[in-house]
Amino acid sequence: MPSDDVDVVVIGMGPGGEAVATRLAGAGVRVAGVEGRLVGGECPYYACVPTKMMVRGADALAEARRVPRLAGTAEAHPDWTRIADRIRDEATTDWDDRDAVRRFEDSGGHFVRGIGRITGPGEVTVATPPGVDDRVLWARRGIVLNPGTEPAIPPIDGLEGTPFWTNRDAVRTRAVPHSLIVLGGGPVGLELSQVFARFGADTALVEAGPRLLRHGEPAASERITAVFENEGISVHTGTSARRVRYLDGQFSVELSSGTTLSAECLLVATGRRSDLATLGVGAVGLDESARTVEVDGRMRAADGVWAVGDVTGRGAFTHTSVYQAAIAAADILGEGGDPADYRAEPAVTFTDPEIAEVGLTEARARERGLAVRTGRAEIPATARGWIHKAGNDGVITLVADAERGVLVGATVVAPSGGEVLGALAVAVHAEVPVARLRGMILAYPTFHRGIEDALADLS
Ligand SMILES: Cc1cc2nc3c(=O)[nH]c(=O)nc-3n(C[C@H](O)[C@H](O)[C@H](O)COP(=O)(O)OP(=O)(O)OC[C@H]3O[C@@H](n4cnc5c(N)ncnc54)[C@H](O)[C@@H]3O)c2cc1C
Ligand SMILES: NC(=O)c1ccc[n+]([C@@H]2O[C@H](COP(=O)([O-])OP(=O)(O)OC[C@H]3O[C@@H](n4cnc5c(N)ncnc54)[C@H](O)[C@@H]3O)[C@@H](O)[C@H]2O)c1
Repeated sequence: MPSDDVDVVVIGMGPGGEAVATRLAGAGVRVAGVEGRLVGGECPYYACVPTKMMVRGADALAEARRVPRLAGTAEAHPDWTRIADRIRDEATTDWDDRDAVRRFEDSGGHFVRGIGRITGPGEVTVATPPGVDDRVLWARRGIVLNPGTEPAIPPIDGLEGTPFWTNRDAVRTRAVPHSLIVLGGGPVGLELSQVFARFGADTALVEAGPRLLRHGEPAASERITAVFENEGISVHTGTSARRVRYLDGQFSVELSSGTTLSAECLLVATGRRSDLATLGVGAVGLDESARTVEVDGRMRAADGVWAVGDVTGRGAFTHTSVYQAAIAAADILGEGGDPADYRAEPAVTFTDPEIAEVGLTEARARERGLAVRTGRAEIPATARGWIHKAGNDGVITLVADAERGVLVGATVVAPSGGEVLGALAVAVHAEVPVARLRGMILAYPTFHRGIEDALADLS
């Protein structure tokens, strides 16, 4: 079996792995990047980028449908071909990663296609595609893990063997189904339900927990549920699929509530899972049956092993993965720097309105025993929300620690809520005193000026 000596082996070239490997290669470190599928990972090929292209198209349709309330008449005829072509040609180059591989190699990296497995301290064995010899990589300085996650498929009676979709199928579809059942009311389920519904699919969304986006602020769940129902999406919360049947091109899903739903397509968006056994982490003393790889503030998981991205269980976002990548690379290069700090980790679910969150929710702040104060502003009651009129749903919720006089969290449900969040993320990150925030001049009439109303409401 051919073998190579390198300084660092990166297993998995998702956004985090690619960033670590490229940074190290640029610094003159001999680094091998191992990828089993596509360099760049889930985000550019099956997740963030293509789904946001879908959202962009769906939002354009929704805006056209708002014209009669605001500006006259408009006709919009949905055509999924525009979305499918854009994803194939602009986002993914037909799911081809040659450009990404070339970029990495141009930075000085050594690319190996295949499935990497740790087979001993500093040793990675790569199972390569048929016709190419498997190889062993020896890492003198360390191994970086960035394997990401796979869709987690719940053990529902009858589901296995049916042609259900995950996010990967939804992104590759060339046609919008007439009807769609979505299992899972997390970010994937929400974004894709609204997209397909706006393109004409008769859509039902099923969430096992008591509310959509169950870990976020209840006010956000309420607002998005109301928006979805107004748009014709049927929302079923507090119930899960008990049995699935697929017959004559039609799914039927029996819910624990007793309701049975039928549709042409079934999208399973019930979370993600990591496969640590395939990665062989037991060889370096880590628990292969764990859900995540535990890391310290410098992304160290074991002696000579770092992990970055979704596998660390610290939020599953591209921005977190590349943030962790910078810390791991600095540690490997001996550059020091600050350890990871997630107090102001932001997240945006790209529904319309967007749901943008940073820091703690009210419930989490209370669990931590903080002296919690909350402030709220209804978007339709702000100057900009009132002017905006059609599509102005939303609410800003602020969570403050009254003892320290700073914001510890915020949730913005609003048109462009992710952009409004920017100011609040700075406030939480830099611990800007509430009194100081209240003294700011915020441009009139912007959506972010709603922050002033929510600050005034902090009680
Ligand atoms: C539908 C959807 C939409 C999303 N939208 C957003 C969004 O808008 N914004 C956002 O911030 N996040 C979003 N996310 C989350 C985002 O995709 C991930 O957080 C992001 O991809 C970072 O993941 P990662 O760096 O851990 O690696 P991943 O992107 O998961 O990539 C890991 C790579 O490792 C490879 N790999 C795994 N095991 C091995 C092995 N043993 N050997 C070799 N290679 C291996 C895999 O093939 C994969 O390419 C979305 C997720 C989904 C599912
Ligand atoms: N815009 C973004 O940043 C973005 C977009 C999509 C995904 N992501 C990230 O990707 C990850 C995966 O997202 P996701 O939405 O797949 O997972 P998730 O874990 O966030 O949500 C899955 C939901 O499915 C529900 N569920 C589980 N089993 C069920 C069942 N049998 N029937 C009905 N509901 C069931 C859970 O209660 C949960 O609410 C998340 O961490 C998310 O933050 C981010």
